[in-house]
Amino acid sequence: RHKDHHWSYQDMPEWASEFPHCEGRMQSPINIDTAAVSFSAKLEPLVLSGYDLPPKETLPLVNNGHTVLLGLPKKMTLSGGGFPQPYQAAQLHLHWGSGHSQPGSEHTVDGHRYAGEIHVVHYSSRFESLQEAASEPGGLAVLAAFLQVGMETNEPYQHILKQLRDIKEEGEETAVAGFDVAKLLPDDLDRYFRYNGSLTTPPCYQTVNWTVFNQTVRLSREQISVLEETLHGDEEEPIQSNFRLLQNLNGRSVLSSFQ
Ligand SMILES: NS(=O)(=O)c1c(F)c(F)c(SCCc2ccc(C(=O)O)cc2)c(F)c1NC1CCCCCCC1
Ligand SMILES: [Zn+2]
Repeated sequence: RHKDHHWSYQDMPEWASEFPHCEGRMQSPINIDTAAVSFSAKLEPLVLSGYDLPPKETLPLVNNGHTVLLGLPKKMTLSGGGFPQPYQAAQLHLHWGSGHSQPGSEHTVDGHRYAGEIHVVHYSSRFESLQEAASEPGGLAVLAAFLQVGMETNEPYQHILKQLRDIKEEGEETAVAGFDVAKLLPDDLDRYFRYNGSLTTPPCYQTVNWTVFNQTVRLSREQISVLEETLHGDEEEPIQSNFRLLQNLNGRSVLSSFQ
């Protein structure tokens, strides 16, 4: 895998010196102040198609030093949701905290940070590739759901979590048999927040149509701990608290599909 720039979550203030978009005015993540969101009837239910992948189809699972990335086939498409055109899946990855007291979601809701967050990254069908779409306005649509600690093991997440020990080191890769990727998201896809923002990592392109689900996903405490304690990035450092600091709204409005 190409060596991405030397940036880390420890040198966030320096990101803008190498990646100028990171000091733009439409950055992510943000705090969602539920008292200030506006309902929009245009925000129809999301439609996921092709997410139920047959087991014979294998997906690459990569430790890229910043998160765990699951590569997704572009036949998985996202439509509805008030999107101007359909989007095609590219990858999903996770953000998490460090140990029992430090949660690691990227977005917060009314100042509350959740244990973790899943991002399913899609690119607009107007473009040939993720790389081309990533720098174009409206090029990306990311579905975000919060991970919370619950009482039960979340079996769909085991497809990813049980393989983390095989990719402990940066650059390591393994294969995951196809499964229904929609099961990694909440059951209720109709209630979500929507705003325009950016990638939460360099190059911070301001090209992301964000959808943040209202309903959370529950994983067991052990599953969250596996996520927090297994992967290592640069110099054997554990990958922990891989979330960006909250960014200003700068006058942007956050919409909701529900009242
Ligand atoms: N929350 S997010 O969507 O902004 C995001 C992060 F916060 C991320 F932290 C990441 S991982 C860090 C960026 C990266 C590094 C290496 C490689 C590789 O070796 O292929 C790929 C990406 C990460 F991959 C993503 N998503 C990527 C952003 C970088 C590439 C542009 C388009 C895909 C979305
Ligand atoms: Zn992300």
